[in-house]
This record gives sequence, C-alpha cells and structure tokens, in this order.
Amino acid sequence: MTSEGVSNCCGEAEEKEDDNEDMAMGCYDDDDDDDFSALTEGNPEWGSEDGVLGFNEGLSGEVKPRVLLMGLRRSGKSSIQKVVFHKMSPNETLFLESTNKICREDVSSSSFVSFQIWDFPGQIDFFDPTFDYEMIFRGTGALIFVIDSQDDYVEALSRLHLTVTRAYKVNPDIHFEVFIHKVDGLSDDHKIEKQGDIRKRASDDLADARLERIHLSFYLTSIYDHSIFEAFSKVVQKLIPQLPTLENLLNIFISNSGIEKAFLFDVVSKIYIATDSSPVDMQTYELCCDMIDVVIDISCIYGMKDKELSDHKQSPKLSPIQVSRLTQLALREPATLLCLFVSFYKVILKGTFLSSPNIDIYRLYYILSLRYQ
Ligand SMILES: Nc1nc2c(ncn2[C@@H]2O[C@H](COP(=O)(O)OP(=O)(O)OP(=O)(O)O)[C@@H](O)[C@H]2O)c(=O)[nH]1
Repeated sequence: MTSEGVSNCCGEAEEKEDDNEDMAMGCYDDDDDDDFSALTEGNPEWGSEDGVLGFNEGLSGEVKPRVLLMGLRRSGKSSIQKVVFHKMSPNETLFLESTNKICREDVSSSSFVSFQIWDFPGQIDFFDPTFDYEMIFRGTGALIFVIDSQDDYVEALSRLHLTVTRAYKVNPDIHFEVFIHKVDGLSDDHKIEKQGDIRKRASDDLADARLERIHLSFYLTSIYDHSIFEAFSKVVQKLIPQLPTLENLLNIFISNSGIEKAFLFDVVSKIYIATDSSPVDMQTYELCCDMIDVVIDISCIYGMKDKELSDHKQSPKLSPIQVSRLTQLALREPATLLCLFVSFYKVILKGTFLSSPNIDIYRLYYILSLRYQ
C-alpha cells in the first residue's frame, strides 16, 4: 500500500495527524486547477476564482465520472465525504463548518475506483441562471441526494424532485441515489417506516410529473456505522464498467473453493467494489472493514518498505484472522490499494479440516494483478 500527499477538497492544507491517516487519505487529491470558474461565472461564492482548464479533464484528457453530493443544509453531505474518504471520526463532524462553495475532490485510489466527488453547499441555488447546471449534470455518473431523516423532510423531498427532474432532462443516464441519512437515532421499525414514506412520496411526485421512468434508489445511512460505506459501495459499483467481469471472477473463485463470501475492497475508503452474487451479510462486511483497519494500523507500525513490499507481493501469503470457531477472514492485496477479502468456513469432514483454499486465492490474485494493476 502506498501513500501520496493530499490536500482537502476546498484547497485548504490538511494536516495529517498520523501515518495511519496518511495512508488512509493517500489517494484523494484535490485538483489545484479549479475549473469551476467556467461554471460559476458571476457568482464567486460558488467556486474558486482561478483556473481555466477544460471541464473535468486533466492533462491526460481522462474523463472521470462525477458523483454529486446534494441535499439541504446540514443534511450531512460533508460529513459523509469526510468519514468515507478522509477517515474522519464521526464525532469530529460535529465541528464541521457549513460548506460555502462547491468542493471537488478526485478519488482515484485504484484502477477501478476513479471518480470525482462534488460536495455542494446546502444553501446553493444551482438553478440560478448564472450557474451552469447543464455542464454539471452532463458529466455526472451519480447524484446522491442526502435527506436528514431526523428532520422534517417535506422541503427536502420537493428539492429532491426539482433536482432529479432537472438533472434527468440534461442527462438521463445519471444514477439517482437517495441517502435517508442520520438513521442512527431511529429504531428499526421507524427506519423502515421512514424509508417507505419517503420512497412513496418521491415516487408519487414523479408519477404526478409523468416521470415514473426515473429510477430512484434508496439507502438508510449513518456515519456512525458501516451503512454509509455499504451505500457508497453500491453507488460506486454502478460506475465501474468492469463490474460484471469482476463479479463473475469472484463467483468462479468461491465456487471452486471452500469460501463462503468474497469481496474486492478499495482499502483506502473501505468501499467494496465487487462481491460474488451471494447476498451480502452486513456482519461479514463489518468484520472485513474492521480487519482492514487492523491491517492498516499494524502495517503503519510494522509496515514494509517499497522494496520489501514488492518482494512480498511475489510470494503472497494468507494472513487469516479467526473470527469464530468456524469462520476465518483472509485479506490479500491483488493490486495496489485493492484488497481481496474472503471469509471462509473450514469444512469439517470426518474430523479433517479442509481449509486454506490458497490455490484459488493465488489464481484470482494473479488474474487481477495481471489485468488491472
Ligand atoms: N446523528 C447523526 N448526525 C450526523 C450524521 N451525519 C452528519 N451528522 C451531523 O450533521 C451535522 C451537519 O453535517 P454537515 O456534514 O456539515 O452537513 P452538510 O450537508 O455538509 O451541511 P452544509 O455544508 O451546510 O450544506 C453535523 O453536526 C454532523 O455531525 C449521521 O449519520 N448521524
């Protein structure tokens, strides 16, 4: 795992408190060359004043899909971004100041995870004529609309409707994702009830506008548990063109081994970018996230230098963690900052343990490293 410098999304210097954080934040760069001026002309509040580069294109001409974070003020947009991509602890988000300009950040930690995330200020009127929303929506892959479930959501729903219908007109290929956020304060029954109500009202609004074809996906999220990582995983997966191939590889992998479940993780964000087709059990996912934290912590203390790391990669070893009598977790790094996570049962046959499906793990490891590194 490598680490690179990072500055935060609004261009402020960000202090990295420790090595762990360095590593965790390794690949999220803000482009110094803010290209918002073209979009925000006439309203300096909305973007940086300098920068004239083409929209969303670096010097290489590579175009990354854009993920927009929108929603009312204080709904939790910046907190989500900071917790998922900057390893900020949820309690620290209490001290976040209100965002007053669009914050754009490049997220490109591996061959698969490569997109831009744009955090919009809640109070922004992006339908102001001086604001080029068509340009914004044209290059957008996913629009995440955050609704504060602990607040009255009537206004949020009308804003959601306005945003989605405008965006759809410009770009019908956008994935519309609704995060019903801050559900940590709600009981399970209450969560389901809220989700049902929000889903129904949003669908009714679309039906009234004869726009039933717009598909909204709903997620119950909180920064205080793994739900936000899971939801973000699902959003990001939709932007990965190789997803079917990866899922297929993982299906073959588990069907040829004693493994119960396999995830391909982006280590930096703990987003899983693919998994086999068996259902995702939240508890396994959480265990995998915890193991990533443990491995990152330990490698920060006892980490290897680059040379040792490359030697290590040539002879990969499993380092399983026993989480219960029958279940082990194992982590491998098939490509820089990507890890394959497997959870497998030891199969007990007449008292014999059949475990360690190493050959399959190595095979997948090599396939992935050869193809995508
Ligand atoms: N209970 C709870 N509070 C949250 C959660 N996510 C964010 N918050 C809190 O919500 C408040 C607002 O969060 P922000 O991230 O600043 O909200 P924002 O949408 O970026 O706000 P603007 O920048 O004004 O648009 C903060 O006090 C966060 O700690 C969550 O999942 N649960």
